[in-house]
Amino acid sequence: MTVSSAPGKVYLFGEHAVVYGEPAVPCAIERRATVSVDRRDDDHVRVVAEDLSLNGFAVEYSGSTDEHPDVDVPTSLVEAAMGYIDAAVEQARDAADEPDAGFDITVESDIPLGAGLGSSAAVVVAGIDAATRELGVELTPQEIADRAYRAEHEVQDGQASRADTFASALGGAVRVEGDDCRTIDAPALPFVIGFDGGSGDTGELVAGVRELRETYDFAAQTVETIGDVVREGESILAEADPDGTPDEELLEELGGLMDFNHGLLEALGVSSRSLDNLVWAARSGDAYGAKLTGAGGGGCIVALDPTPETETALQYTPGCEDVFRAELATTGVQSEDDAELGAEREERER
Ligand SMILES: Nc1ncnc2c1ncn2[C@@H]1O[C@H](COP(=O)(O)OP(=O)(O)OP(=O)(O)O)[C@@H](O)[C@H]1O
Ligand SMILES: C[C@@](O)(CCO)CC(=O)[O-]
Ligand SMILES: [Mg+2]
Repeated sequence: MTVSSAPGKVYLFGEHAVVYGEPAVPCAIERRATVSVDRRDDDHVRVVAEDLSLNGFAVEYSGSTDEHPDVDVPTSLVEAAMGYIDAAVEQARDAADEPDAGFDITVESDIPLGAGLGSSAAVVVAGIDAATRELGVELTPQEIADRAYRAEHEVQDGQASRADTFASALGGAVRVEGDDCRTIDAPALPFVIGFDGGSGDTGELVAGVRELRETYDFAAQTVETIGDVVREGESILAEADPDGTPDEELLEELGGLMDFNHGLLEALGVSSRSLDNLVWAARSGDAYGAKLTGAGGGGCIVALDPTPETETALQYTPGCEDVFRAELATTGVQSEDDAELGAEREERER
């Protein structure tokens, strides 16, 4: 068995605008998806997504990728759930030049689904790494990022940037502008995440922004303005000491830009009443700044606050389902084979 994990992410700045070539700065966070892969003798793919619940369904499905899986839930739900795994399997088969390889796959994840923390990218990145290694092929994190991007691009109907998948594969803070992806130095920022328990459909939200942008010049300009906010944020980060604790001035500057970024996303129609509520709760809890993260529509906000005040404010906000601090994940995709061996050994010894 081959096991890999990959982190989710928050956007410090730039989601949505990054789809149209503006720069963005996502940061990988210590919430991971873990994918275990066993090669099969036939060409079937069986997927167990243990903690996948969509609208209250726990889904376990099996079948070859081109047949309908045999489960007692609406096909559309299963197809939505299968899409990213299928795409990862196809990328692994292609990378190993083994078009008929079959797998048993288990997905476990502590990243809430569709909530702006990049669960899809983490599953695809970890899935491609585990499945290719199971077929005896070692890809570099950059190659995995590239294949994971192609997988997300396909599932999201051609509407995806390289940001989520690159951050998940490489880890740390990254900067993405079109095809130009690089890791950047950043201090350990005090991220606080608030989760409203909801989710948004990335494909639909991206399509909504695309339509606004094509209809109104001012919407196109709003997208460009997000790019300006990101460029300003980057220049501030570039001057910060990556090894030091972020000082008040830095947090104030970055927080102010996060607030501005959230306002522009709101204007583009991708926030929601509950996300706005959490953003305002964080700000009144003394956060330096707060914004939605990821595609929006529902899900998570990210705030900057080294003190416990924002966490407390969010905890007492109606509609806030979960609050947690998120450390920057300095490691991107990684092998968990040793952890798996350790668990098997423990099991045998019991
Ligand atoms: N644990 C999991 N098991 C199986 N599939 C998962 C799992 N986590 C995520 N996925 C897949 O990813 C989809 C959610 O991806 P989507 O892009 O909509 O949201 P996200 O990546 O969490 O948020 P964002 O893209 O805004 O950061 C799920 O519908 C499912 O197909
Ligand atoms: C909304 C978006 O910018 C981020 C989703 O996490 C889409 C993408 O970059 O593919
Ligand atoms: Mg996603």
